[in-house]
Amino acid sequence: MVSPLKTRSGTASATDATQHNTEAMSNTVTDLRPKPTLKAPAIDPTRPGRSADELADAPAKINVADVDFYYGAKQALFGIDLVVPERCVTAFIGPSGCGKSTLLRCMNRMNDMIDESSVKGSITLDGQDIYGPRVDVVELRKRVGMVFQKSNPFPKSIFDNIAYGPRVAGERNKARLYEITERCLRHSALWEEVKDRLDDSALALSGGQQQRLCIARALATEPQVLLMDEPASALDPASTSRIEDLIFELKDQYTIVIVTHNMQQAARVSDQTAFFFEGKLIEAGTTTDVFTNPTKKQTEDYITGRFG
Ligand SMILES: Nc1ncnc2c1ncn2[C@@H]1O[C@H](COP(=O)(O)OP(=O)(O)OP(=O)(O)O)[C@@H](O)[C@H]1O
Repeated sequence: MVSPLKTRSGTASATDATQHNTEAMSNTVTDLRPKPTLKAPAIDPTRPGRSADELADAPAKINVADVDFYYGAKQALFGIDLVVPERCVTAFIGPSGCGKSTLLRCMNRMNDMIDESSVKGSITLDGQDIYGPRVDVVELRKRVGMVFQKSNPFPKSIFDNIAYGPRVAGERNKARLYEITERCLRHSALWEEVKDRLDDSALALSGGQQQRLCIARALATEPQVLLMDEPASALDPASTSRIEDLIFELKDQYTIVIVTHNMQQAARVSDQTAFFFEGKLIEAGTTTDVFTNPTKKQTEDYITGRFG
Protein backbone atom coordinates (compact mmCIF):
# COMPACT_ATOMS: atom_id res chain seq x y z
CA MET A 1 0.00 0.00 0.00
CA VAL A 2 1.34 3.41 -0.90
CA SER A 3 1.17 6.34 1.49
CA PRO A 4 0.89 9.30 -0.84
CA LEU A 5 3.02 12.30 -0.01
CA LYS A 6 1.09 15.32 1.16
CA THR A 7 2.87 18.08 -0.71
CA ARG A 8 2.39 21.77 0.07
CA SER A 9 0.12 22.01 -2.94
CA GLY A 10 -1.99 19.00 -1.93
CA THR A 11 -1.70 15.24 -2.15
CA ALA A 12 0.15 14.00 -5.22
CA SER A 13 -1.53 11.18 -7.11
CA ALA A 14 -0.89 9.17 -10.24
CA THR A 15 -4.01 10.75 -11.80
CA ASP A 16 -2.65 14.25 -11.19
CA ALA A 17 0.61 13.23 -12.77
CA THR A 18 -1.08 11.74 -15.83
CA GLN A 19 -3.25 14.82 -16.24
CA HIS A 20 -0.19 17.02 -15.82
CA ASN A 21 1.67 15.05 -18.48
CA THR A 22 -1.26 15.20 -20.88
CA GLU A 23 -1.58 18.98 -20.43
CA ALA A 24 2.13 19.45 -20.84
CA MET A 25 2.08 17.45 -24.07
CA SER A 26 -0.85 19.37 -25.54
CA ASN A 27 0.62 22.79 -24.62
CA THR A 28 4.04 22.42 -26.14
CA VAL A 29 5.60 20.71 -29.07
CA THR A 30 9.14 20.91 -27.71
CA ASP A 31 8.72 19.05 -24.43
CA LEU A 32 7.10 15.74 -25.32
CA ARG A 33 8.90 13.73 -22.69
CA PRO A 34 6.60 12.51 -19.91
CA LYS A 35 7.18 14.34 -16.62
CA PRO A 36 8.57 12.00 -13.99
CA THR A 37 6.04 11.01 -11.38
CA LEU A 38 7.42 12.19 -8.04
CA LYS A 39 6.43 9.95 -5.23
CA ALA A 40 7.81 9.40 -1.76
CA PRO A 41 8.67 5.84 -0.73
CA ALA A 42 5.83 3.84 0.77
CA ILE A 43 5.60 2.88 4.42
CA ASP A 44 5.00 -0.87 4.80
CA PRO A 45 1.70 -1.21 6.72
CA THR A 46 2.57 -4.79 7.73
CA ARG A 47 5.66 -3.56 9.54
CA PRO A 48 4.62 -0.30 11.15
CA GLY A 49 7.31 1.82 12.74
CA ARG A 50 7.00 3.13 16.24
CA SER A 51 4.51 5.97 16.66
CA ALA A 52 5.46 9.53 17.62
CA ASP A 53 4.28 8.80 21.18
CA GLU A 54 6.34 5.61 21.39
CA LEU A 55 9.42 7.45 20.13
CA ALA A 56 8.85 10.28 22.59
CA ASP A 57 8.41 7.80 25.45
CA ALA A 58 11.52 5.77 24.60
CA PRO A 59 14.55 6.75 26.69
CA ALA A 60 17.28 8.64 24.82
CA LYS A 61 19.98 6.05 24.19
CA ILE A 62 22.25 8.51 22.41
CA ASN A 63 21.92 12.25 22.67
CA VAL A 64 23.76 14.41 20.17
CA ALA A 65 23.91 18.10 21.18
CA ASP A 66 25.30 20.93 19.07
CA VAL A 67 27.90 18.73 17.38
CA ASP A 68 30.37 20.19 14.88
CA PHE A 69 32.90 17.92 13.20
CA TYR A 70 36.06 18.87 11.31
CA TYR A 71 38.38 16.92 9.02
CA GLY A 72 41.36 19.21 9.52
CA ALA A 73 40.11 22.66 8.52
CA LYS A 74 37.14 21.27 6.62
CA GLN A 75 33.90 21.34 8.61
CA ALA A 76 31.72 18.32 7.84
CA LEU A 77 28.97 18.66 10.51
CA PHE A 78 27.31 21.85 11.73
CA GLY A 79 25.48 22.10 15.05
CA ILE A 80 23.79 18.69 15.00
CA ASP A 81 21.14 18.03 17.66
CA LEU A 82 19.53 14.60 17.60
CA VAL A 83 18.09 12.10 20.04
CA VAL A 84 18.44 8.40 19.18
CA PRO A 85 15.67 6.60 21.07
CA GLU A 86 16.36 3.28 22.73
CA ARG A 87 15.27 0.08 20.94
CA CYS A 88 14.22 1.93 17.82
CA VAL A 89 15.72 2.07 14.35
CA THR A 90 16.93 5.52 13.30
CA ALA A 91 17.77 6.00 9.62
CA PHE A 92 20.14 8.69 8.32
CA ILE A 93 19.29 9.76 4.79
CA GLY A 94 20.58 12.50 2.51
CA PRO A 95 22.67 13.04 -0.61
CA SER A 96 26.24 11.84 -0.91
CA GLY A 97 28.71 13.81 1.21
CA CYS A 98 26.09 15.32 3.54
CA GLY A 99 27.75 13.89 6.67
CA LYS A 100 25.69 10.77 7.47
CA SER A 101 28.66 8.44 7.93
CA THR A 102 30.64 11.11 9.76
CA LEU A 103 27.93 11.45 12.39
CA LEU A 104 27.50 7.67 12.60
CA ARG A 105 31.24 7.24 13.20
CA CYS A 106 31.18 9.95 15.90
CA MET A 107 28.80 7.73 17.87
CA ASN A 108 31.48 5.16 18.68
CA ARG A 109 34.46 7.43 18.13
CA MET A 110 35.60 5.64 14.98
CA ASN A 111 36.59 9.08 13.68
CA ASP A 112 39.28 9.26 16.39
CA MET A 113 41.41 7.18 14.03
CA ILE A 114 41.43 9.95 11.43
CA ASP A 115 44.37 12.30 11.85
CA GLU A 116 43.56 15.92 12.52
CA SER A 117 39.86 15.31 12.97
CA SER A 118 38.08 17.09 15.80
CA VAL A 119 34.63 17.15 17.31
CA LYS A 120 32.86 19.86 19.30
CA GLY A 121 29.63 19.64 21.25
CA SER A 122 28.45 16.62 23.19
CA ILE A 123 27.40 13.04 22.49
CA THR A 124 26.11 11.00 25.39
CA LEU A 125 25.35 7.30 25.67
CA ASP A 126 22.89 6.59 28.49
CA GLY A 127 23.61 10.10 29.74
CA GLN A 128 27.41 9.71 29.82
CA ASP A 129 29.65 11.83 27.63
CA ILE A 130 31.40 9.43 25.23
CA TYR A 131 34.13 12.01 24.61
CA GLY A 132 34.81 12.38 28.34
CA PRO A 133 38.46 12.12 29.48
CA ARG A 134 38.00 8.82 31.33
CA VAL A 135 36.13 6.97 28.60
CA ASP A 136 37.70 3.67 27.54
CA VAL A 137 37.22 3.70 23.76
CA VAL A 138 37.54 -0.09 23.47
CA GLU A 139 34.74 -0.50 26.02
CA LEU A 140 32.67 2.11 24.19
CA ARG A 141 33.00 0.21 20.91
CA LYS A 142 31.90 -2.97 22.64
CA ARG A 143 28.73 -1.19 23.70
CA VAL A 144 28.31 0.53 20.35
CA GLY A 145 29.08 -2.05 17.65
CA MET A 146 29.45 -1.32 13.96
CA VAL A 147 28.62 -3.06 10.69
CA PHE A 148 30.13 -1.67 7.51
CA GLN A 149 28.95 -1.35 3.93
CA LYS A 150 31.27 -4.04 2.67
CA SER A 151 31.22 -7.23 4.68
CA ASN A 152 34.67 -7.77 6.16
CA PRO A 153 34.89 -11.19 7.78
CA PHE A 154 38.29 -12.17 9.12
CA PRO A 155 40.05 -14.87 7.05
CA LYS A 156 39.24 -17.36 9.77
CA SER A 157 36.57 -19.95 10.41
CA ILE A 158 32.94 -18.95 10.99
CA PHE A 159 33.35 -19.91 14.64
CA ASP A 160 36.56 -17.92 15.08
CA ASN A 161 34.97 -14.84 13.56
CA ILE A 162 32.25 -14.80 16.21
CA ALA A 163 34.53 -15.91 19.04
CA TYR A 164 37.08 -13.20 18.23
CA GLY A 165 35.51 -10.39 20.31
CA PRO A 166 34.72 -12.53 23.38
CA ARG A 167 38.28 -13.98 23.26
CA VAL A 168 39.77 -10.48 23.16
CA ALA A 169 37.58 -9.72 26.17
CA GLY A 170 39.17 -12.70 27.97
CA GLU A 171 36.69 -15.53 27.39
CA ARG A 172 38.65 -18.80 27.04
CA ASN A 173 36.03 -21.41 27.85
CA LYS A 174 35.32 -23.29 24.63
CA ALA A 175 31.79 -24.37 25.62
CA ARG A 176 30.93 -20.78 26.51
CA LEU A 177 32.37 -19.59 23.18
CA TYR A 178 30.16 -22.10 21.35
CA GLU A 179 27.15 -20.87 23.28
CA ILE A 180 27.91 -17.28 22.27
CA THR A 181 28.47 -18.35 18.66
CA GLU A 182 25.15 -20.16 18.46
CA ARG A 183 23.24 -17.30 20.11
CA CYS A 184 24.73 -14.68 17.79
CA LEU A 185 24.27 -16.77 14.65
CA ARG A 186 20.65 -17.39 15.62
CA HIS A 187 20.14 -13.67 16.23
CA SER A 188 21.57 -12.84 12.85
CA ALA A 189 19.38 -15.49 11.16
CA LEU A 190 22.39 -17.47 9.94
CA TRP A 191 22.49 -20.42 12.32
CA GLU A 192 20.43 -22.86 10.22
CA GLU A 193 22.62 -22.21 7.18
CA VAL A 194 25.99 -22.69 8.88
CA LYS A 195 25.47 -24.82 11.99
CA ASP A 196 27.08 -27.87 10.35
CA ARG A 197 30.13 -26.03 9.08
CA LEU A 198 31.28 -23.72 11.84
CA ASP A 199 34.91 -24.65 11.14
CA ASP A 200 34.72 -23.69 7.46
CA SER A 201 36.28 -20.45 6.30
CA ALA A 202 34.00 -17.44 6.59
CA LEU A 203 35.29 -16.36 3.20
CA ALA A 204 33.45 -19.31 1.61
CA LEU A 205 30.08 -17.79 2.53
CA SER A 206 27.99 -15.79 0.06
CA GLY A 207 28.02 -11.98 0.25
CA GLY A 208 24.68 -11.88 2.08
CA GLN A 209 25.78 -14.61 4.49
CA GLN A 210 29.07 -12.78 5.12
CA GLN A 211 27.16 -9.61 6.02
CA ARG A 212 24.93 -11.55 8.44
CA LEU A 213 28.11 -13.09 9.88
CA CYS A 214 29.49 -9.58 10.43
CA ILE A 215 26.27 -8.65 12.23
CA ALA A 216 26.64 -11.81 14.36
CA ARG A 217 30.26 -10.86 15.08
CA ALA A 218 29.14 -7.38 16.16
CA LEU A 219 26.51 -8.94 18.45
CA ALA A 220 29.10 -11.19 20.13
CA THR A 221 30.43 -8.38 22.31
CA GLU A 222 26.89 -7.80 23.58
CA PRO A 223 26.50 -4.24 22.32
CA GLN A 224 23.52 -2.10 23.20
CA VAL A 225 23.73 -0.07 20.02
CA LEU A 226 24.40 -1.25 16.47
CA LEU A 227 25.63 1.30 13.93
CA MET A 228 25.12 0.15 10.34
CA ASP A 229 26.72 2.03 7.47
CA GLU A 230 24.80 1.03 4.35
CA PRO A 231 24.77 -2.63 5.43
CA ALA A 232 22.88 -3.90 2.40
CA SER A 233 24.13 -1.69 -0.40
CA ALA A 234 26.41 -4.39 -1.83
CA LEU A 235 23.80 -7.15 -1.62
CA ASP A 236 21.25 -8.61 -4.03
CA PRO A 237 17.54 -8.00 -3.35
CA ALA A 238 16.97 -11.33 -1.57
CA SER A 239 19.92 -10.80 0.80
CA THR A 240 18.87 -7.17 1.33
CA SER A 241 15.43 -8.33 2.32
CA ARG A 242 16.91 -10.76 4.88
CA ILE A 243 19.04 -7.99 6.40
CA GLU A 244 15.97 -5.74 6.60
CA ASP A 245 13.95 -8.50 8.30
CA LEU A 246 16.83 -8.96 10.68
CA ILE A 247 17.00 -5.24 11.53
CA PHE A 248 13.28 -5.32 12.25
CA GLU A 249 13.74 -8.28 14.62
CA LEU A 250 16.86 -6.92 16.33
CA LYS A 251 15.29 -3.63 17.33
CA ASP A 252 13.41 -5.27 20.18
CA GLN A 253 16.78 -5.76 21.86
CA TYR A 254 19.12 -3.22 20.34
CA THR A 255 19.15 0.44 19.42
CA ILE A 256 19.98 0.63 15.73
CA VAL A 257 21.24 3.53 13.62
CA ILE A 258 21.44 2.86 9.90
CA VAL A 259 22.89 5.02 7.12
CA THR A 260 21.19 4.29 3.84
CA HIS A 261 21.04 5.75 0.36
CA ASN A 262 17.97 3.70 -0.25
CA MET A 263 14.92 5.66 0.83
CA GLN A 264 12.61 2.69 0.33
CA GLN A 265 14.80 0.85 2.79
CA ALA A 266 14.64 3.72 5.31
CA ALA A 267 10.86 3.74 4.92
CA ARG A 268 10.68 -0.04 5.37
CA VAL A 269 12.91 -0.53 8.40
CA SER A 270 13.15 2.63 10.46
CA ASP A 271 11.06 4.25 13.17
CA GLN A 272 12.80 7.60 13.06
CA THR A 273 14.34 9.24 9.99
CA ALA A 274 16.88 12.06 10.02
CA PHE A 275 17.50 13.95 6.79
CA PHE A 276 20.89 15.63 6.33
CA PHE A 277 22.03 18.15 3.76
CA GLU A 278 25.47 19.74 3.47
CA GLY A 279 26.49 18.76 6.99
CA LYS A 280 23.31 19.99 8.63
CA LEU A 281 20.39 18.06 10.07
CA ILE A 282 17.44 19.44 8.16
CA GLU A 283 14.74 17.50 9.97
CA ALA A 284 14.17 14.40 12.04
CA GLY A 285 10.91 12.78 13.03
CA THR A 286 8.93 9.59 12.85
CA THR A 287 9.60 7.86 9.55
CA THR A 288 5.91 8.08 8.71
CA ASP A 289 5.91 11.86 9.20
CA VAL A 290 9.16 12.47 7.34
CA PHE A 291 8.03 10.40 4.35
CA THR A 292 4.40 11.49 4.21
CA ASN A 293 4.38 14.98 5.65
CA PRO A 294 7.86 16.51 5.79
CA THR A 295 8.04 19.94 7.34
CA LYS A 296 10.93 21.24 5.22
CA LYS A 297 10.92 21.84 1.47
CA GLN A 298 14.44 20.36 1.13
CA THR A 299 13.26 17.12 2.72
CA GLU A 300 10.26 16.96 0.45
CA ASP A 301 12.42 17.58 -2.62
CA TYR A 302 14.86 14.86 -1.59
CA ILE A 303 12.37 12.16 -0.69
CA THR A 304 10.37 12.73 -3.85
CA GLY A 305 13.50 12.35 -5.95
CA ARG A 306 13.82 15.96 -7.12
CA PHE A 307 17.51 15.91 -6.19
CA GLY A 308 20.18 13.63 -4.78
N1 LIG B 1 38.58 10.97 6.04
C1 LIG B 1 38.12 12.13 5.53
N2 LIG B 1 38.96 13.17 5.34
C2 LIG B 1 38.51 14.34 4.84
N3 LIG B 1 37.23 14.57 4.49
C3 LIG B 1 36.35 13.57 4.65
C4 LIG B 1 36.75 12.29 5.17
N4 LIG B 1 35.65 11.49 5.21
C5 LIG B 1 34.63 12.23 4.73
N5 LIG B 1 35.05 13.46 4.39
C6 LIG B 1 34.23 14.56 3.84
O1 LIG B 1 33.24 14.90 4.80
C7 LIG B 1 31.99 15.16 4.16
C8 LIG B 1 30.94 14.21 4.71
O2 LIG B 1 31.31 12.87 4.33
P1 LIG B 1 30.46 11.60 4.79
O3 LIG B 1 31.21 10.39 4.34
O4 LIG B 1 30.14 11.73 6.21
O5 LIG B 1 29.13 11.81 3.94
P2 LIG B 1 27.98 10.78 3.63
O6 LIG B 1 26.71 11.55 3.72
O7 LIG B 1 28.08 9.58 4.51
O8 LIG B 1 28.29 10.43 2.13
P3 LIG B 1 28.03 9.07 1.31
O9 LIG B 1 26.54 8.91 1.30
O10 LIG B 1 28.58 9.37 -0.04
O11 LIG B 1 28.73 7.96 2.02
C9 LIG B 1 32.23 14.98 2.66
O12 LIG B 1 32.48 16.25 2.11
C10 LIG B 1 33.46 14.11 2.61
O13 LIG B 1 34.21 14.37 1.45
